[in-house]
Amino acid sequence: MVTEERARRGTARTDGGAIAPETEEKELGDEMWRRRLGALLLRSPPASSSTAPSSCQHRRHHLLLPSEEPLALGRLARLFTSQAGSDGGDTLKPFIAFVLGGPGSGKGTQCTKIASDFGFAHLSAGDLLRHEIASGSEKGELILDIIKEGRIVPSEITVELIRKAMEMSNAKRVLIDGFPRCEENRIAFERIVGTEPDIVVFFDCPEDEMVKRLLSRNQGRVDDNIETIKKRLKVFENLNIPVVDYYSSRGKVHKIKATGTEDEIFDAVRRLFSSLSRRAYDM
Ligand SMILES: Nc1ncnc2c1ncn2[C@@H]1O[C@H](COP(=O)(O)OP(=O)(O)OP(=O)(O)O)[C@@H](O)[C@H]1O
Ligand SMILES: Nc1ccn([C@H]2C[C@H](O)[C@@H](COP(=O)(O)O)O2)c(=O)n1
Ligand SMILES: [Mg+2]
Repeated sequence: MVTEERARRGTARTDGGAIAPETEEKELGDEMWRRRLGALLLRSPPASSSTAPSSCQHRRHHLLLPSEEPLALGRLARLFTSQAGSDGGDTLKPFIAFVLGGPGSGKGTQCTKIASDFGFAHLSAGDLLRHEIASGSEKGELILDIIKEGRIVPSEITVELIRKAMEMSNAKRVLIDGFPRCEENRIAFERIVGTEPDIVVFFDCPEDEMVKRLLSRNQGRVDDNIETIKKRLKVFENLNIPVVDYYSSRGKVHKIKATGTEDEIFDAVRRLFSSLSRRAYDM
C-alpha cells in the first residue's frame, strides 16, 4: 500500500489540469470530471501479474492489448476507425494534438489555456499517472518509484490510462500533454489506440529556464528536486527528442518558442490553434 503521504504527493494537480472538459460540457465542472475519471480508473482491473510491462529503458516492443470487455473494445474500434472530415464520413475520430517539450517548458500551463479557449479536452499523461499513484494501487507504487527516479513508466500502463480517459471524455478535440515521451510510448499508442496525432506541438525552452521554473514550481511534486530534474533532462534529450524528430520528418511538428511570459507564449499558441484546419473544429 502507498502511504498517505505518497498519495498526497501523487495526487493530480489541484488546478484541474488533469482533464479539462469540452467547452459545451463546462458546466459539469472540473471536480465532477475528476470524480468521473477517478471512478473509471478505480474500476479498472489490475494489470496482469504474469505479463511484465515493457519500458522505454528496456526497449521492448511486445505490447499486449489490455484485457477489456468486448463492448468497450468494440466502441473504441468504432471511435478510431471512423475518419472525421468533410468527406461525408463519420465524425467520430477526435482531433488529437500531442504536446511535447522538456520538463518545465510550460506544457501544462499552455494546455490549460488552450483547453479553455479552444474547447480541447486536456489529458496530461503525468497527471493520469499521479492519479493512479493516489488511488493506492500496486501499479501506483511502481509508478511512484519510476517517477521519483525521473524514468519513464512502461508504455502499456500510460497508454491504457490515456485510452480510458479519451474514451470517457468522448471529446472531439484532445490535447495529450507529456506524451509520447519515447519511441516505445509512440508505438504503443499507435498499436493500442489505433491512431496517430493530427499535430504535435513542441515547446522549445532552454535547459536553464526549465530548471529554474521546476525548482520554483512548489506543488509538492516528488520529481521537482535537482537530482531528479537532471535525470529527467537526460531522458528528455535521449528519448523524447527522437520522437519529436520522428514527427518532424512527417511534417506534424509545430515548434513554439517557450520563453517569455505565459501570455507571450500563448500569443504564438493562439495563432497556431486559430490556424488549424476546419477538421479540428467542424466536428
Ligand atoms: N512562461 C513562463 N514563465 C515563467 N514561469 C512559467 C512559464 N510557464 C510556466 N511557468 C511555470 O513553470 C512551472 C512549470 O510549468 P508547467 O508545469 O506548465 O511545465 P510542464 O512542461 O508541464 O512541466 P512537467 O513536464 O514537469 O509537467 C510552473 O510553476 C509554471 O507556473
Ligand atoms: N508519457 C509519460 C509521461 C510522464 N511520465 C512520467 C515520467 C515523468 O517524469 C513524470 C511526470 O510527467 P509530467 O507531469 O512531467 O508530464 O511522469 C511517463 O513515464 N510517461
Ligand atoms: Mg506538466
